[in-house]
Amino acid sequence: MTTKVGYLGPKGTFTKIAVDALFSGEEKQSYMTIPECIDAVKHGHVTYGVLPLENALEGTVNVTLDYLIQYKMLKIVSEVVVPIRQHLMVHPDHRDDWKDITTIYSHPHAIAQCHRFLHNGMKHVPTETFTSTGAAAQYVSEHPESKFGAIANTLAATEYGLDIVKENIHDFSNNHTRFVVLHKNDIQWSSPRLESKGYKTTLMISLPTDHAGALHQVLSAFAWRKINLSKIESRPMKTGLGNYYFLVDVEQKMDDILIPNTIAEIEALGCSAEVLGSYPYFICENV
Ligand SMILES: O=C(O)C(=O)Cc1ccccc1
Repeated sequence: MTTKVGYLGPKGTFTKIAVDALFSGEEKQSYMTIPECIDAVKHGHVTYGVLPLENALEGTVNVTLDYLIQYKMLKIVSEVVVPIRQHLMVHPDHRDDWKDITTIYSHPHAIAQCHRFLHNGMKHVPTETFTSTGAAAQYVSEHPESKFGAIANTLAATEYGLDIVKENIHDFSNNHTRFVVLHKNDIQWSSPRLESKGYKTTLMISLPTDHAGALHQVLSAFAWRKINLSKIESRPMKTGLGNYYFLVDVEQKMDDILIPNTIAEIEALGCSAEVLGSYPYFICENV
């Protein structure tokens, strides 16, 4: 099978920017939703799946994380952080009367990232969500008769022939999104285009409900080994109120001693720990 890379599409999404930053010659396949892309990796229709996992302003992309947890057979094999710049764009026919737009379309995270701009500058204009910023831009391009606007990136403006009428409308300049590359197996992957900035290992940990201080003990298993954590987050197990997983990002590569011993200590406490991936991470500076 030729190597195919699946991603949250259509063309012109931030996810496509992440794909272009990491991969080179492989065939690309866009999917309209995150679950569709994850299914495609699971069923072997594509070799890799690239999806947004965490945004600096909005936090975790829950759909990606929840599917990753459910389909534990998929591994994170890489991560790339991409700067996110949001722009307001319209069909060229509405370039001069863009202030009269009646609806603004985008991905929910993009709308949230531009909250102040929308609240202050476009107070009475309703927003509607799409599965991606690219899909919103495509929709606006297909409806020249309507005064619609999309919040999306410059790639989307080019791909769909839209005019950017207000640049950089995101509320905070430090707007980055972390994208992960998923694969069926725990392979060693490195980008032909970017140099890795280091390694991470992501663990999924569950605690018994009746064990007071379990989280404290789990964290101390990392602490006394001087293992640095870059993220800890809880997500519902979906088995009942109050049952949570903890997702922990460790700032180092899976090794033969430190991390396996930490896992053994966590298991000895009556908790469980699974490795969701041990992978290089990349930073995309220019988009
Ligand atoms: O909608 C997109 O373009 C995506 O790739 C998801 C997303 C949305 C908003 C910020 C970063 C990623």
